[in-house]
Parts: sequence; structure tokens; C-alpha cells
Amino acid sequence: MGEMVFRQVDLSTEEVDALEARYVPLTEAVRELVAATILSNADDDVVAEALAAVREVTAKLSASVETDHSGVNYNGAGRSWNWGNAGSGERNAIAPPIDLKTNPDGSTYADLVLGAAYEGPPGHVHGGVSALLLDHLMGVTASQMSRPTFTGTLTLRYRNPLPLGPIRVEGRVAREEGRKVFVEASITGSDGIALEADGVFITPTWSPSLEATQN
Ligand SMILES: CCCCCCCC(=O)SCCNC(=O)CCNC(=O)[C@H](O)C(C)(C)COP(=O)(O)OP(=O)(O)OC[C@H]1O[C@@H](n2cnc3c(N)ncnc32)[C@H](O)[C@@H]1OP(=O)(O)O
Repeated sequence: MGEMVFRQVDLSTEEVDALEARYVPLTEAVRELVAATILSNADDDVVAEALAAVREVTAKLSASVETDHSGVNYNGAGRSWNWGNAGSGERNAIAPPIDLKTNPDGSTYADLVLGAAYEGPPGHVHGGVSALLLDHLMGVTASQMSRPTFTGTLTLRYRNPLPLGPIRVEGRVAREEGRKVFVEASITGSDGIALEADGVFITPTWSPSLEATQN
């Protein structure tokens, strides 16, 4: 197995929040750029201008890049951040715009709107995107943000097509057996329930290695 490091970083929670706040509007703007790139009917000149402008800002941002992945980080106060996470990264414009909430009983939900960038069948959400949303939400539900749990088996039933637009993802722990957490979840769209899922999430015997770094 490759090295899997959860990195402790010497930043205060205020500093982490400030960094995140700096980049979140950029992430949202890049999501809008992705949708505009898909939907635009602009002519050659406008597209050439956009291409040059995007390349210019990408070069500026890339000038201070230090690593090839953002990793999972945490500080001494227990604030963790995983800005590149493909399912939820706050600075990842590829990730669906999910803001996951946890109920007092440990069940979870998220309300989000999926647009043109998440299409599979015409006007409907790509099945792999639904799987990504469920995997992420169910993983967080299993971990209760207090233990590492990895997806062991994820079973999806695509009951009805899921229209693009507003959706709700919901999950709950059904039961636990030793290191195995059984989670159930669903996705509901504007036409009603579209997917049901159950999964086994497992706390591995090995502990993720911890590495203290000073920034
Ligand atoms: C907080 C952030 C949340 C983010 C959520 C994102 C979720 C993800 O996408 S995680 C990434 C995708 N998943 C992975 O990479 C996992 C890859 N697999 C692994 O690392 C390992 O196979 C792992 C950890 C699942 C199990 O390994 P290990 O702990 O050695 O299992 P092992 O000791 O053999 O088995 C333990 C129990 O689990 C069961 N089990 C093992 N593997 C599986 C599996 N894939 N599915 C179902 N059950 C399994 C065994 O049967 C055994 O059960 P019992 O105790 O009843 O006999």
C-alpha cells in the first residue's frame, strides 16, 4: 500500500478559515466557468480571448504551487481540511457543491443543485456522480468525523432517473459489527426518490500515519 499521511499543520483555526475563505469564491467562479464552457455559443474571437485569459490566470496561480495533492490536514484544535477531496473539497471546482449537515442522531443530509457539468443521460445526473455523492456522504456518516472509515462495499440501486436541478442526499448508520459500519442512504430529486444505497465502511487495522509539519 502507498503511504497515506494525515498531516498535522501548525495553523490556527482562524488562519485555516481565512485561507479557505480566500479560495472558496474562486472555486465557485471556476464552477461557473465550467458550466459556461459547456453551454456557451460564443464565436471564435470570444473563445480565443477566454482561452488566453484562463491560461494567464492559471499560470499565475500555478507559480506558487508546492505539492501535487492537497492531502488531509488537521491542526491542534481538531479543525481538519481536505481542500482537494473529489467528493467535497472546498477548493475543488470538480467536486459537486455539497455542504453536508449532521443531525443530532448522527444521520446526515445535503441539499444541493447539480447543473450542466454533472449530466449523464440528457437532462439527468450521471450515475457516477450519484455514486460519488453517496460514497462521500456515507463515508462521513460512518466515520462520525471521529474515526477513519474506508468504503469496503457500496451497493447502489438506480430506481429512477435523477433530473438535473435540486437534489437531497440522506444517510444513516443502520448497524455496526466490530470494525464494520453498515450505512444506508438515498438520493431524492424533483421527481422523487431516484437512488437507494447501502454500504459497508470499515475502520482498517492499520492506523493512518500522522506527520507533524511546521508551516
Ligand atoms: C471523513 C472522510 C470520509 C470520506 C469518505 C470517502 C470514502 C472513500 O472513498 S474511501 C476510498 C475507497 N476505499 C478504499 O480505498 C478501501 C480499500 N480497501 C481497504 O483498504 C481494505 O480492504 C479495508 C480497509 C476496506 C478492509 O481491510 P481490513 O481491515 O484488512 O479487512 P479485514 O481485516 O480483512 O476484514 C475486516 C472485516 O471486514 C470485512 N470486509 C473486508 N473487506 C470488505 C469489503 N471490501 N467489503 C465488505 N466487507 C469487507 C471482512 O469480511 C471482515 O469481517 P468479519 O470481521 O466479520 O470477518
